[in-house]
Amino acid sequence: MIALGADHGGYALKEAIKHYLDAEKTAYKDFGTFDENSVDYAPIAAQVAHFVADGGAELGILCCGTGIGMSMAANKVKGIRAAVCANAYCAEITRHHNNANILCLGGRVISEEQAVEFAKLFLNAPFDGGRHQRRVDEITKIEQGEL
Ligand SMILES: O=C(CO)[C@H](O)[C@H](O)[C@H](O)COP(=O)(O)O
Repeated sequence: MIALGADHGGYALKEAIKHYLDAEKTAYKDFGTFDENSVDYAPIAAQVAHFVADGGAELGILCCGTGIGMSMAANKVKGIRAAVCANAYCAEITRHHNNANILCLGGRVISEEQAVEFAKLFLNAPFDGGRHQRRVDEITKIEQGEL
């Protein structure tokens, strides 16, 4: 299960990614928004982030104008490692190295084609573990007030 969310700035990217997931027969839950009318990103980021953190979805994708607001909001939820990616390398490596569980994309930064490409890379890349597990554990320690 993949959790999806967008504000008006990311709506078109979310719809493009949905078409890709439909073609792949990959299950997703769409937390909106459902049109291009202006809407605030933080409440949508919160819904997707809590759903992922609670185990409702393995991974999430959030889209806004830049991806930045969505990532800031999602990263406030414990257990979330949301990564803003504007190129293919980052979209893939953030799974391998950071075990990112939410990909954030910007509809005013990348094209719909790039969004699908980055989503595909993100959703199919595994976490490498090893030295990267230690570093992710250190991020978790910050979250828990231990670092
Ligand atoms: O949070 C953002 C910027 O980091 C998002 O890109 C929003 O989509 C953007 O701020 C929305 O801007 P608008 O002028 O209200 O369309």
